[in-house]
Amino acid sequence: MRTSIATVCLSGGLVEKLHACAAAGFDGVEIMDSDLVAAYESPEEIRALCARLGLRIDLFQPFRDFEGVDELTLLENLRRARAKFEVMQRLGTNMMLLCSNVATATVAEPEVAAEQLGRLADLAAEYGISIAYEALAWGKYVSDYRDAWRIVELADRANLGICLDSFHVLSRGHDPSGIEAIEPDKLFFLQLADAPAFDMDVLSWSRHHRLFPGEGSFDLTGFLSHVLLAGYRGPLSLEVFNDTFRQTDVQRTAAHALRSLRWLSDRTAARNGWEDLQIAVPQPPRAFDFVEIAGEDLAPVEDLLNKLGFSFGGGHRSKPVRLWRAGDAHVILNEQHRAPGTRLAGVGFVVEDAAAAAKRALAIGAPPAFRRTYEGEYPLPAVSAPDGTGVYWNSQSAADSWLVEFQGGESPTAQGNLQGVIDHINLAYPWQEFDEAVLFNTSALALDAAPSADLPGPRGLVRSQVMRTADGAVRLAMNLAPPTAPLQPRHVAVRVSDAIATARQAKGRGLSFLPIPANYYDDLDARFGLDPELIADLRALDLLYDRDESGAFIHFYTPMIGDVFFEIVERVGDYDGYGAANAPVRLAVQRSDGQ
Ligand SMILES: O=C(O)c1ccc(O)c(O)c1
Ligand SMILES: [Mg+2]
Repeated sequence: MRTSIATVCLSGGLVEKLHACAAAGFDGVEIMDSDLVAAYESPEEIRALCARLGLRIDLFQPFRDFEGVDELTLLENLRRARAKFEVMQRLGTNMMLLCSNVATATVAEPEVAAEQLGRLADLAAEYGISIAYEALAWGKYVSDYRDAWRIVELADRANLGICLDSFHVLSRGHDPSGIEAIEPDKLFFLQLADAPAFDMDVLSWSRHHRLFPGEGSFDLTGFLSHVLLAGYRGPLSLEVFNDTFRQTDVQRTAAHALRSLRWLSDRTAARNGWEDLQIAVPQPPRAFDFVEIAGEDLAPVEDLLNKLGFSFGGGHRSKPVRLWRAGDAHVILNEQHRAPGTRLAGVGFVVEDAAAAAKRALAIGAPPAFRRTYEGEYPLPAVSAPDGTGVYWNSQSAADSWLVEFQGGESPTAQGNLQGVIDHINLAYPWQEFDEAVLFNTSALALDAAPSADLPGPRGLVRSQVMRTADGAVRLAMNLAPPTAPLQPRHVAVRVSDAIATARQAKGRGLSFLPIPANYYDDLDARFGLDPELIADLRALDLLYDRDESGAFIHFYTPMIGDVFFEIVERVGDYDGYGAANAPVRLAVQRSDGQ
């Protein structure tokens, strides 16, 4: 399927945008008049640039508010149209987008709109131009694609057809199955956008909050299925008005945008069993394989893990890499990275088919990860997430694969050694990278988005979005940090069977946890009326607690080392959350701790 993108999605000037679209690998572009008007280059120069870059100008949007008007206004609109058709000839494009009138229409009758659009189409025909008519969700008289189709049918001109835009159909809750009733040769153009499930006026929602497919909550694979089943074979074009993407790096956003289309066409093909359009079967992770922490000097991390009760799993036989483990929770400490600071550098997942997972991620446009591998090392296919984190896949368990490369470790099951698994990893993102990361986690990691929440922190609201497997074995808790937050910390949560005992032992070994205010425990007691012994333990050990109808959650946080810290969690019963009610306390305490 051919891919296209509206220049309004991107930041910068028109020439910059075109270069970025070509570099990302798009086949074509939609150009908005305002982008051309603000450019010094002539239409001929833009045409030549697009030709040189291998980009087709699939669509041009020169003006709006045409139909449903009085005769005098119509004559003026036709004059405007003629001038723009001349520009389109110079640009070398023959498809014009016309949105339904949102402002100047005074006549509601579809027959009048049809007659006027017919006159526009006849004028366009003199220039060899076709018109794609699009119902905007807030159009004055035409706001439903089915009404737009009725008008196009009434006008009955060969060069007048429909532009469908997923936002306008799905934001209004209109049934997309009616698309299949439109004649295929009248489906002139397709614009795609996702959006979060907001309850707000459609105009603001559309102009500021659209997202790339896979990042919001619209059923876009369902929508695209109807369009393709209707017989549409034109380009899939992204039209995403979003305040963030208009400010972010144009090259990076264009690459991000193309990934969303690749994901969408793959998932739509899978939904319909169109095998030749599918990339590879998604590989939802079965478990975390390991986390990798990188830094120049990781002795403080080793000290912390030791005090938590982790056991030393050995040194790598050929590189400055050491393993610490709490049962199946594997933490790899890598000192071969030169960059200063201590950070979470990689995450490994156990999947059914590691090669298929990597193939999908690469096809979707994730860059391959470059890492030093040595002879005899177990090969783990890998890519880089957009933020540079290494992602590794393993079809085997650690014990059956890379674990043997570590030598000189102690027995992980020896008396006193902590047993656990990685419960979740918490990742903070700067505001401009959040949606891109959601798309990566959906498309490359085959994780599903749980509903997002806003958590109050001392520097502002923290948007929190958990992405997980259905069974909860792998969970990534993503936070969009407020712009003024100094750090983008990440933490690894290890689940144990007895967090109170773990805390007591760790304190006994001299580990200090985040000190929790006494007020917190007074409030906890007021809310839950806890057993006096339990509240005394929680208080004495600086533990956090939550409870809901399915169970309870006991957890605590270690101090931060570089950009990394650990959390120990215990899930009681079927508790499935993350102690969200405690996050404001944690964020406030970390701040007053200078972290
Ligand atoms: O918000 C708008 O004006 C606008 C313009 C063109 C479109 O294709 C669209 O979907 C919205
Ligand atoms: Mg549109």
